[in-house]
Amino acid sequence: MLRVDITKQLGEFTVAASFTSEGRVTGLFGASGSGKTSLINTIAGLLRPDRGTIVIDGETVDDTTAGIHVPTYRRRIGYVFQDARLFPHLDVRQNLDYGRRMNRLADDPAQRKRVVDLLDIGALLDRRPGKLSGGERQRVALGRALLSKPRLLLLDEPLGALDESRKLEILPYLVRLRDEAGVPMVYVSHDAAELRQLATQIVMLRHGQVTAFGGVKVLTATS
Ligand SMILES: Nc1ncnc2c1ncn2[C@@H]1O[C@H](COP(=O)(O)OP(=O)(O)OP(=O)(O)O)[C@@H](O)[C@H]1O
Repeated sequence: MLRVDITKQLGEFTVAASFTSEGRVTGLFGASGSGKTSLINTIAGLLRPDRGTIVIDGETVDDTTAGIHVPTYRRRIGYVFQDARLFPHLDVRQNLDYGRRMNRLADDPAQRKRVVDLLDIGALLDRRPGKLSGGERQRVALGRALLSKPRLLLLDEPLGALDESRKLEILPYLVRLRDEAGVPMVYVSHDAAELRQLATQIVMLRHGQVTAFGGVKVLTATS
Protein backbone atom coordinates (compact mmCIF):
# COMPACT_ATOMS: atom_id res chain seq x y z
CA MET A 1 0.00 0.00 0.00
CA LEU A 2 1.22 3.49 -0.86
CA ARG A 3 -0.35 6.55 0.72
CA VAL A 4 0.67 10.00 -0.43
CA ASP A 5 -0.72 13.30 0.80
CA ILE A 6 1.84 16.04 0.20
CA THR A 7 2.50 19.51 -1.08
CA LYS A 8 5.87 20.63 -2.38
CA GLN A 9 6.84 24.00 -3.80
CA LEU A 10 9.53 24.01 -6.50
CA GLY A 11 10.16 27.59 -7.57
CA GLU A 12 6.89 28.71 -9.16
CA PHE A 13 5.60 25.14 -9.43
CA THR A 14 3.46 23.48 -6.75
CA VAL A 15 2.97 19.72 -6.46
CA ALA A 16 -0.15 18.93 -4.42
CA ALA A 17 -0.95 15.24 -4.54
CA SER A 18 -3.18 13.04 -2.44
CA PHE A 19 -3.97 9.39 -3.21
CA THR A 20 -3.84 5.91 -1.73
CA SER A 21 -2.97 3.03 -4.01
CA GLU A 22 -3.24 -0.68 -3.36
CA GLY A 23 -2.39 -1.38 -6.98
CA ARG A 24 0.45 -3.60 -8.10
CA VAL A 25 1.44 -0.93 -10.63
CA THR A 26 0.46 2.65 -9.89
CA GLY A 27 0.84 4.65 -13.09
CA LEU A 28 1.69 8.35 -12.73
CA PHE A 29 0.37 9.82 -15.94
CA GLY A 30 0.59 13.36 -17.24
CA ALA A 31 2.02 15.64 -19.89
CA SER A 32 5.59 16.90 -19.79
CA GLY A 33 5.95 19.32 -16.90
CA SER A 34 2.90 18.03 -14.99
CA GLY A 35 5.03 17.07 -11.99
CA LYS A 36 5.50 13.31 -12.40
CA THR A 37 9.26 13.28 -11.70
CA SER A 38 8.88 15.72 -8.80
CA LEU A 39 6.25 13.46 -7.24
CA ILE A 40 8.19 10.22 -7.69
CA ASN A 41 11.33 11.92 -6.32
CA THR A 42 9.33 12.94 -3.26
CA ILE A 43 8.18 9.33 -2.78
CA ALA A 44 11.84 8.29 -3.13
CA GLY A 45 12.85 10.77 -0.43
CA LEU A 46 15.04 12.75 -2.83
CA LEU A 47 12.74 15.74 -2.26
CA ARG A 48 11.33 16.57 1.15
CA PRO A 49 7.65 17.59 1.19
CA ASP A 50 6.74 21.00 2.64
CA ARG A 51 3.60 19.49 4.12
CA GLY A 52 2.09 16.06 4.48
CA THR A 53 2.72 12.36 4.80
CA ILE A 54 3.99 9.45 2.75
CA VAL A 55 3.39 5.89 3.95
CA ILE A 56 5.04 2.94 2.16
CA ASP A 57 3.93 -0.55 3.08
CA GLY A 58 2.68 0.62 6.47
CA GLU A 59 5.80 2.63 7.36
CA THR A 60 5.54 6.41 7.60
CA VAL A 61 8.57 7.67 5.68
CA ASP A 62 7.48 11.33 5.68
CA ASP A 63 5.34 13.17 8.19
CA THR A 64 6.04 16.87 8.33
CA THR A 65 3.98 17.37 11.50
CA ALA A 66 5.91 14.68 13.37
CA GLY A 67 9.25 15.76 11.81
CA ILE A 68 9.75 12.39 10.09
CA HIS A 69 11.83 12.21 6.90
CA VAL A 70 13.39 8.80 6.31
CA PRO A 71 16.40 9.19 3.99
CA THR A 72 16.26 7.56 0.54
CA TYR A 73 18.77 4.83 1.33
CA ARG A 74 16.66 3.66 4.28
CA ARG A 75 13.32 3.59 2.42
CA ARG A 76 13.95 0.15 0.91
CA ILE A 77 12.96 1.29 -2.55
CA GLY A 78 14.39 0.47 -5.96
CA TYR A 79 14.63 3.25 -8.55
CA VAL A 80 14.96 2.72 -12.31
CA PHE A 81 15.55 5.80 -14.46
CA GLN A 82 15.06 6.50 -18.16
CA ASP A 83 18.76 5.89 -18.73
CA ALA A 84 19.81 2.67 -17.03
CA ARG A 85 22.69 4.30 -15.06
CA LEU A 86 24.69 1.08 -14.86
CA PHE A 87 28.30 1.28 -13.77
CA PRO A 88 30.33 1.16 -17.01
CA HIS A 89 33.43 -0.37 -15.40
CA LEU A 90 31.50 -3.28 -13.86
CA ASP A 91 30.15 -6.25 -15.79
CA VAL A 92 26.49 -7.21 -15.61
CA ARG A 93 27.04 -9.71 -12.80
CA GLN A 94 28.78 -7.05 -10.68
CA ASN A 95 26.15 -4.44 -11.54
CA LEU A 96 23.44 -6.84 -10.44
CA ASP A 97 25.25 -7.50 -7.18
CA TYR A 98 25.67 -3.81 -6.39
CA GLY A 99 22.22 -3.15 -4.89
CA ARG A 100 22.48 -6.19 -2.67
CA ARG A 101 25.93 -5.21 -1.39
CA MET A 102 24.96 -1.56 -0.81
CA ASN A 103 22.00 -2.74 1.25
CA ARG A 104 24.22 -5.24 3.10
CA LEU A 105 21.95 -8.12 2.19
CA ALA A 106 23.20 -11.70 2.38
CA ASP A 107 23.99 -13.38 -0.94
CA ASP A 108 20.87 -15.14 -2.18
CA PRO A 109 21.73 -17.28 -5.22
CA ALA A 110 18.15 -18.56 -5.55
CA GLN A 111 16.75 -15.02 -5.68
CA ARG A 112 19.47 -14.00 -8.18
CA LYS A 113 18.60 -16.93 -10.43
CA ARG A 114 14.91 -16.08 -10.25
CA VAL A 115 15.54 -12.47 -11.25
CA VAL A 116 18.04 -13.39 -13.99
CA ASP A 117 15.55 -15.89 -15.43
CA LEU A 118 12.62 -13.49 -15.11
CA LEU A 119 14.46 -10.84 -17.10
CA ASP A 120 16.26 -13.30 -19.36
CA ILE A 121 19.70 -11.77 -18.78
CA GLY A 122 21.68 -14.94 -18.04
CA ALA A 123 23.62 -14.70 -21.31
CA LEU A 124 24.74 -11.13 -20.53
CA LEU A 125 26.37 -11.65 -17.14
CA ASP A 126 30.01 -11.29 -18.26
CA ARG A 127 29.44 -8.25 -20.49
CA ARG A 128 29.98 -4.62 -19.61
CA PRO A 129 27.13 -2.13 -20.19
CA GLY A 130 28.94 -0.65 -23.24
CA LYS A 131 28.36 -3.95 -25.05
CA LEU A 132 24.60 -4.10 -24.36
CA SER A 133 21.66 -2.71 -26.32
CA GLY A 134 19.50 -0.03 -24.67
CA GLY A 135 16.80 -2.60 -23.96
CA GLU A 136 19.27 -5.05 -22.43
CA ARG A 137 20.67 -2.29 -20.23
CA GLN A 138 17.17 -1.51 -18.93
CA ARG A 139 16.56 -5.18 -18.15
CA VAL A 140 19.80 -5.26 -16.14
CA ALA A 141 18.81 -2.03 -14.35
CA LEU A 142 15.49 -3.65 -13.42
CA GLY A 143 17.34 -6.72 -12.16
CA ARG A 144 19.73 -4.63 -10.10
CA ALA A 145 16.84 -2.76 -8.50
CA LEU A 146 14.94 -6.00 -7.73
CA LEU A 147 17.98 -7.66 -6.14
CA SER A 148 18.12 -4.93 -3.50
CA LYS A 149 14.83 -6.51 -2.29
CA PRO A 150 12.83 -3.30 -2.37
CA ARG A 151 9.33 -3.08 -0.96
CA LEU A 152 8.49 -0.55 -3.69
CA LEU A 153 9.98 -0.16 -7.16
CA LEU A 154 9.95 3.33 -8.68
CA LEU A 155 10.29 3.56 -12.45
CA ASP A 156 10.61 6.97 -14.12
CA GLU A 157 9.89 6.57 -17.85
CA PRO A 158 12.02 3.41 -18.07
CA LEU A 159 11.13 2.99 -21.75
CA GLY A 160 11.44 6.68 -22.57
CA ALA A 161 14.83 6.45 -24.24
CA LEU A 162 13.97 3.38 -26.35
CA ASP A 163 12.58 3.23 -29.88
CA GLU A 164 9.25 1.52 -30.57
CA SER A 165 10.66 -1.92 -31.29
CA ARG A 166 12.81 -1.89 -28.16
CA LYS A 167 9.79 -0.75 -26.10
CA LEU A 168 7.84 -3.74 -27.39
CA GLU A 169 10.78 -5.95 -26.43
CA ILE A 170 10.80 -4.71 -22.81
CA LEU A 171 7.07 -4.40 -22.08
CA PRO A 172 6.51 -8.16 -21.67
CA TYR A 173 9.28 -8.23 -19.04
CA LEU A 174 7.57 -5.42 -17.13
CA VAL A 175 4.28 -7.31 -17.31
CA ARG A 176 6.11 -10.36 -15.94
CA LEU A 177 7.55 -8.28 -13.12
CA ARG A 178 4.07 -7.05 -12.28
CA ASP A 179 2.62 -10.56 -12.27
CA GLU A 180 5.48 -12.57 -10.79
CA ALA A 181 7.95 -10.43 -8.81
CA GLY A 182 5.52 -9.46 -6.05
CA VAL A 183 6.99 -5.96 -5.68
CA PRO A 184 4.55 -3.05 -6.08
CA MET A 185 5.63 -0.43 -8.60
CA VAL A 186 5.09 3.25 -9.25
CA TYR A 187 5.47 3.76 -12.97
CA VAL A 188 5.86 7.22 -14.52
CA SER A 189 4.84 7.63 -18.14
CA HIS A 190 3.29 10.15 -20.50
CA ASP A 191 2.32 7.25 -22.79
CA ALA A 192 -1.30 6.17 -22.22
CA ALA A 193 -0.90 3.02 -24.35
CA GLU A 194 2.04 1.86 -22.22
CA LEU A 195 0.10 2.41 -19.01
CA ARG A 196 -2.98 0.64 -20.34
CA GLN A 197 -0.87 -2.50 -20.73
CA LEU A 198 0.91 -2.24 -17.42
CA ALA A 199 -0.84 -0.20 -14.75
CA THR A 200 -3.47 -1.41 -12.32
CA GLN A 201 -4.14 2.08 -10.91
CA ILE A 202 -3.73 5.49 -12.49
CA VAL A 203 -2.88 8.80 -10.86
CA MET A 204 -3.44 11.50 -13.45
CA LEU A 205 -1.47 14.70 -12.94
CA ARG A 206 -1.97 18.14 -14.43
CA HIS A 207 -0.05 21.25 -13.35
CA GLY A 208 1.11 19.39 -10.24
CA GLN A 209 -2.42 18.41 -9.15
CA VAL A 210 -4.12 15.00 -9.21
CA THR A 211 -7.01 15.40 -11.64
CA ALA A 212 -8.16 11.77 -11.69
CA PHE A 213 -7.47 8.54 -9.82
CA GLY A 214 -8.77 5.07 -10.54
CA GLY A 215 -8.40 2.07 -12.83
CA VAL A 216 -6.94 2.33 -16.33
CA LYS A 217 -10.33 3.42 -17.61
CA VAL A 218 -9.51 6.94 -16.37
CA LEU A 219 -7.15 7.01 -19.36
CA THR A 220 -10.08 6.58 -21.75
CA ALA A 221 -10.45 10.29 -22.37
CA THR A 222 -6.78 10.39 -23.40
CA SER A 223 -5.42 9.29 -26.76
N1 LIG B 1 14.01 22.28 -8.39
C1 LIG B 1 13.10 22.94 -9.13
N2 LIG B 1 12.97 24.28 -9.04
C2 LIG B 1 12.05 24.94 -9.76
N3 LIG B 1 11.19 24.35 -10.61
C3 LIG B 1 11.28 23.01 -10.74
C4 LIG B 1 12.23 22.23 -10.02
N4 LIG B 1 12.07 20.93 -10.35
C5 LIG B 1 11.06 20.89 -11.26
N5 LIG B 1 10.59 22.13 -11.49
C6 LIG B 1 9.48 22.48 -12.37
O1 LIG B 1 8.38 21.72 -11.97
C7 LIG B 1 7.59 21.35 -13.10
C8 LIG B 1 7.36 19.85 -13.11
O2 LIG B 1 8.57 19.18 -13.44
P1 LIG B 1 8.67 17.59 -13.47
O3 LIG B 1 10.04 17.24 -13.95
O4 LIG B 1 8.24 17.05 -12.16
O5 LIG B 1 7.57 17.22 -14.58
P2 LIG B 1 7.37 15.88 -15.41
O6 LIG B 1 5.91 15.66 -15.47
O7 LIG B 1 8.20 14.79 -14.83
O8 LIG B 1 7.93 16.29 -16.82
P3 LIG B 1 8.69 15.40 -17.95
O9 LIG B 1 7.67 14.40 -18.44
O10 LIG B 1 9.05 16.42 -18.99
O11 LIG B 1 9.88 14.78 -17.28
C9 LIG B 1 8.31 21.88 -14.33
O12 LIG B 1 7.71 23.09 -14.70
C10 LIG B 1 9.72 22.10 -13.83
O13 LIG B 1 10.34 23.14 -14.53
